[in-house]
Amino acid sequence: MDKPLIIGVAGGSGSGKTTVIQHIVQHIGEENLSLIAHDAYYRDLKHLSFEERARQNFDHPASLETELLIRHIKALSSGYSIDCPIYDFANHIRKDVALTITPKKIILVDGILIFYEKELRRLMDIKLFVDTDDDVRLLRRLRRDITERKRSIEGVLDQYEKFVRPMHLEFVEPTKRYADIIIPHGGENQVALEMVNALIFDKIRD
Ligand SMILES: Nc1ncnc2c1ncn2[C@@H]1O[C@H](COP(=O)(O)OP(=O)(O)O)[C@@H](O)[C@H]1O
Ligand SMILES: O=c1ccn([C@@H]2O[C@H](COP(=O)(O)O)[C@@H](O)[C@H]2O)c(=O)[nH]1
Repeated sequence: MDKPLIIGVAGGSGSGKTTVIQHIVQHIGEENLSLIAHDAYYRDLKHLSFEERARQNFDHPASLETELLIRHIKALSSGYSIDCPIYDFANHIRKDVALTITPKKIILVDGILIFYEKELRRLMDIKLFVDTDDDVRLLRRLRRDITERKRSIEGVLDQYEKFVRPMHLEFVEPTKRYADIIIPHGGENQVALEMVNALIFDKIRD
């Protein structure tokens, strides 16, 4: 098999990365894609109590095991399957089981901090940054974290003020300059999504 095309989708929390990826999956086909989320590589905090885990800064680059993600992308690129960790956002721990991901024509990686480390960035052939206003991202995150990640309104707002916003300004937003394409308004930007899908389709056509 030829070396896969590696695409990175970055952007702040709640910007619409997952939504953009769903569009790419629909258009390009799941059978052509190895999907990996940097989120799955949060360091395992089982040694801490739940209360201590909930107080951690999950928006700092050090909270993620990026070195393992890099090894996994290199393995997939070389034609090997990987055992991707599965992360439990409600309890802030890594599950005991893993998800086997097989090599495909395209590796699609997403996460708030995937452009932060040079070694990871340099593996990517196409870098997309989903750019959505901060107030919209906060509203989306509030809804999502309460329904899907079992958080309280106060918990989401405290975490946003203490960690999410300052880390976004320090570590996430500055990586926008590494993007090849910046997608304003995320998942609702049909024009940008059609352009991205056409570009990917063109690159994998043989
Ligand atoms: N264009 C949109 N309009 C309304 N809600 C959206 C839109 N894009 C995303 N969302 C919602 O916002 C939340 C965060 O979007 P998501 O794609 O998961 O962002 P990210 O992966 O960047 O954190 C999800 O609940 C999603 O359904
Ligand atoms: O245990 C955890 C781990 C991460 N988070 C938050 O998740 C977001 C990143 O996920 P998105 O899907 O891009 O929103 C990050 O901002 C962390 O704060 C968490 O709350 N708990």
